[in-house]
Amino acid sequence: MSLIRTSCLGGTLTPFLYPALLLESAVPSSRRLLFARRLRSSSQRCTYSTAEYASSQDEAPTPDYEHLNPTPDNYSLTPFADRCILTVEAGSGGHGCVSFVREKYIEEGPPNGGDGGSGGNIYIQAVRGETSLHKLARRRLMKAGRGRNGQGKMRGGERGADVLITVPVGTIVREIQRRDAVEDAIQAQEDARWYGNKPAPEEEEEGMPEGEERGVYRKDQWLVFPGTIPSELNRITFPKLPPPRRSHLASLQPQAPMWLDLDKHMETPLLLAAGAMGGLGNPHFVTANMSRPKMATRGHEGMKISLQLELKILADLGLVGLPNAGKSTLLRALSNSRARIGNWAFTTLQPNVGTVVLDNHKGRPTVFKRGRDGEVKENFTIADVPGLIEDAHLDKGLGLGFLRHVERAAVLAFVIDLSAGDAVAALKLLWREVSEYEALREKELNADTERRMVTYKPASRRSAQEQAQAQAQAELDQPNFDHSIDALPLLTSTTISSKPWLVVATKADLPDTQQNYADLQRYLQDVKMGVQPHPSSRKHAWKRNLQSVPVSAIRAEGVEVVPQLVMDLLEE
Ligand SMILES: Nc1nc2c(ncn2[C@@H]2O[C@H](COP(=O)(O)OP(=O)(O)OP(=O)(O)O)[C@@H](O)[C@H]2O)c(=O)[nH]1
Ligand SMILES: [Mg+2]
Repeated sequence: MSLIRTSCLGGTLTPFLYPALLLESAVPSSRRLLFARRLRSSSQRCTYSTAEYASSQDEAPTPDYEHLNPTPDNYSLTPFADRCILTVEAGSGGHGCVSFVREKYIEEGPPNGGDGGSGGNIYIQAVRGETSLHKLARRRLMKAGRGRNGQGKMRGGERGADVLITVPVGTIVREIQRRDAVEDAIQAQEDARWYGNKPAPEEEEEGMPEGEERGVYRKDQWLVFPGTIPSELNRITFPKLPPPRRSHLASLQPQAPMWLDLDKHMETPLLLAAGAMGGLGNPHFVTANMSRPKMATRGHEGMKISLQLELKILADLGLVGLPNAGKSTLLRALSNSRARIGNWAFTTLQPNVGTVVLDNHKGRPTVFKRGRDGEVKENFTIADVPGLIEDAHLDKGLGLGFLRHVERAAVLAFVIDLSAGDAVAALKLLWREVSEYEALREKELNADTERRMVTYKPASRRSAQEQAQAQAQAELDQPNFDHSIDALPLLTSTTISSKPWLVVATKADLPDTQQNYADLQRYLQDVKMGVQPHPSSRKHAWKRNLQSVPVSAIRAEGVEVVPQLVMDLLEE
């Protein structure tokens, strides 16, 4: 058995591409060999038997890398969305019950209607392993269960079912608008305190019908005994409505308007909206004058909140490269992704996020690093995004949409095709587009901040016409329910040029690429030492620990060092 293992390792210890060049790179060689051994041994299975071993002793087994050079139709498309608008609706409360004790020899029993159950709550939880918001984008509305109605014999209604929304770590949740029936009811009762049973001035303007009951006198909030005949109905005098009630859980809700930055894995869910309380059964309305009340209240309506969800961090590593550079092949070589590969530009049209598992399931991770939360990192994610072309910052090709994804990776890997001409020129072109986009974003952010700044003007100095205009504008700005997200300020993130980056030079297996790589390495060394300006020409651009690796993704050679490099940069 040990013989077989030795032979397998013999196969895995194929020297790296351009070994002489790589020796200069900053990864210590002892470490490099260690990753090579661990990664290869986990991905490459030694499936042949002892008998086969004898025959294959001279000839090392050729590993099966068919999945790295698949036919164009051999792929699986993973749906992806990095932002969405979602409306969440907490459960409404069940209605109270009107019922009376019915027993032998008790002709007119006392009331025994139960209270309605409270509605289900809405929770949110950021969890590791999720990479996209597409499931929520498709749902659009998440509704918790309604509480069941109360029943006779003092039986309370059952609570509504809760809803848990799971989102990827790095999601920002922002409130667009909310409708809270309890808040409205409190307001209406407040109005009724001031205006009695008469309509409030705004209601009068809205043209509410004369004689309609309001506030504590609203009749539509009551339920009456089913056996009540219509003539009796008119004679019933309803007591004042009890004050609107909120669930005690409501105090745990984040303050409105909500702005949550879920940038850590959450062990327990967070309450977004508590379910509404159920109505009260008829025993609550017993008074000295009315021993058998024939009414109960309806449950409150659940709170409805329209939210915008956006991924602030798309992945730990973002692959930036020209079309056809080999980004998807690199992703396949590093992870279990089945991204589409084709020998033409724009094979990838939307980001593919793959996960690189660092644990080889033998009790020892291939790369040992602790995350910000102090836990050993078991994996990291890579986003393979569509190719970038010249003038992408002017929205050419898949332009701005693509650059938005680049902004959301913690570390960037510039994927350069060594067989496609001058690698340094390709790197400079990519950086030019990225830094143009950065400048564009800065301008956009400044404009947004300016738009939100309000100039103070004392109210008395404003003319009536100005006031009317301001009010009309405010009405226009007020977004309709679950429609506009213009009211939200733009999200900010770390500028692209200050993110740590590395260069992955691919297709190093092709002939005549060695010189190209040597030139690229020299250029990067110059940038690092400050001899050459940073390719982004930005002042505080990151260049502290600049590195490059030559790889042949199609043969999975040289890619072993990438996880360690990325993990080191993630710590920066
Ligand atoms: N010889 C060689 N060919 C490679 C290597 N990596 C990728 N290729 C080939 O290059 C072509 C493009 O690869 P992709 O991975 O689809 O490139 P991409 O950068 O994802 O392309 P877009 O999605 O269009 O931006 C395919 O035919 C791959 O087989 C490599 O390391 N060596
Ligand atoms: Mg691709």
